[in-house]
Amino acid sequence: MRVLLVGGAGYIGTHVALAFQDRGDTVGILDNLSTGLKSNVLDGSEFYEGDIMDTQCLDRVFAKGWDAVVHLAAFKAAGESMLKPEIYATNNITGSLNLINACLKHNVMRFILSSSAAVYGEPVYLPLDEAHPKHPTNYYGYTKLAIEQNLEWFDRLKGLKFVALRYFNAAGYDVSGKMLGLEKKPANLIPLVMETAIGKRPNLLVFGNDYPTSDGTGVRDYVHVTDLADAHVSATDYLVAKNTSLTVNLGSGSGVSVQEIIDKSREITGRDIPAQYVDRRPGDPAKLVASSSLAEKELGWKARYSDIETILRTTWEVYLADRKKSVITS
Ligand SMILES: NC(=O)c1ccc[n+]([C@@H]2O[C@H](COP(=O)([O-])OP(=O)(O)OC[C@H]3O[C@@H](n4cnc5c(N)ncnc54)[C@H](O)[C@@H]3O)[C@@H](O)[C@H]2O)c1
Ligand SMILES: O=c1ccn([C@@H]2O[C@H](COP(=O)(O)OP(=O)(O)O[C@H]3O[C@H](CO)[C@H](O)[C@H](O)[C@H]3O)[C@@H](O)[C@H]2O)c(=O)[nH]1
Repeated sequence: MRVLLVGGAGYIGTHVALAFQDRGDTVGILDNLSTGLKSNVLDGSEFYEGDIMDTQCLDRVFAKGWDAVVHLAAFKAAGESMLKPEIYATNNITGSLNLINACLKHNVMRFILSSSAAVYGEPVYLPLDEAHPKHPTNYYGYTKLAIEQNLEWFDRLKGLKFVALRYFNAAGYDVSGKMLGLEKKPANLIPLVMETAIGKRPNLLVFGNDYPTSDGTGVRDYVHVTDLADAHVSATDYLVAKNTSLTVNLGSGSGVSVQEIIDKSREITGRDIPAQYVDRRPGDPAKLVASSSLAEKELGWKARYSDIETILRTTWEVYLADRKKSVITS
C-alpha cells in the first residue's frame, strides 16, 4: 500500500511511519515542519515539504497516488488553544477541510484521523466510552470534534470512509530504542518533566492541585506512542477489509496523576525534579480515562506498552541520549 502521512514528521507521525514501513508499505510524508523535524523523516519514505493550507501543494502531492491518508497535522496544545483559537480554527479545521477536499478530488477514499480525548470535555462518567457526551472544555477539543463531524457528513454524502482515532495522552518513545519523533519545542507534561530532570528547566509548573482527584492534581490516561502507531496500521486494514467508518478511543485504561508522574520520574531518573504548584490551566478537565474496548473489538487493538514505567523509561532514555548527541533543539 501507499500511505500518505500528513504531519508525518511530528512526534506521533514518525512512529506511525515506522509501523507502516515495518510491514512493507510505502510511506509518503507531507509536513510543513512547523513543529515537526526533517530529521524525523525515515530513510526510504517520500518527503514533501508543504502545507495543508496550500491547495496547489495538495494537488501536487495527491497526484502521486495514495491508497489511504493519515491526517496527523494539527496544533495540539489545549492550553494555547484557549488563548489563540483563531490559529487552531484555521490550521485544524480549515486545514482538514482542504485535505478532505483533496481526497475527494483525487479519489482517495480512506482517511485516518488523529482525533483526541479532548472531544469529550469534563467526564460525566468514567471510563469514557465513545458514546459519552461530547462537550469539549477547550477549543482544541472542539476543533477535533468539528473535523470528526465533517468526516461523518463526507461519508454520508460522498462515501469517504474514515477511522477517527481518539488518542488519549500520547507518551513514550519507540520501544525498540530507535531515536525517533523528537520534538522542536515539547509542551506536554512528560517531556517537560524530563527537561526539568535533565536540567534544561529550573522547575516544573503543576497546573492545579485542588482538583477532585486522589492527590488534587490532574489525572490523564497515558498511552504509549508505539501502541498508537500500531493502531493506524490496523485502522487502514480495517478500511480496506470493511469499507465502513469507525470512531474509537485509544488509551491504556489507567489514570495517572501529575504528582504520580513526577514521583515516578524522580525514581526512574534518580534526579531531583523541583515542582512549583500554580493555578489550574483554563480548559483542563480534572480526569480523563479511556475505555478502549471498541478498538479491541473492531481493530483487535490492545495497549501493550502503555504502563507508566515503560512510558517514562523510554522517554528518559531518549533524553539521556539527546544529552550526549544534543539532538532535541530548544
Ligand atoms: N500528542 C498527544 O498527546 C495527542 C493526543 C491526541 C491527539 N493528538 C493529535 O495527533 C496529531 C499528531 O500529534 P503530535 O503529538 O505528533 O504533534 P506534532 O506537533 O509533533 O505533529 C504534528 C505535525 O504536523 C505538522 N503540521 C502542523 N500543521 C501543518 C500544516 N498546516 N501543514 C502541514 N503540516 C503541518 C507539524 O509540522 C508536525 O510535524 C495531532 O493531530 C494531534 O492533535 C496528539
Ligand atoms: O507543564 C505542565 C503541563 C501539563 N500539566 C498537566 O498535565 C496534564 C497533561 O497535560 P498535557 O498538556 O500534557 O496534555 P493534555 O491532557 O492537556 O492534552 C494532551 O492530550 C489530549 C488528549 O487527552 C490532547 O489530544 C492534546 O493534544 C494533548 O496535548 C494536565 O493535567 C495538565 O494540567 C502540568 O501540570 N504542567
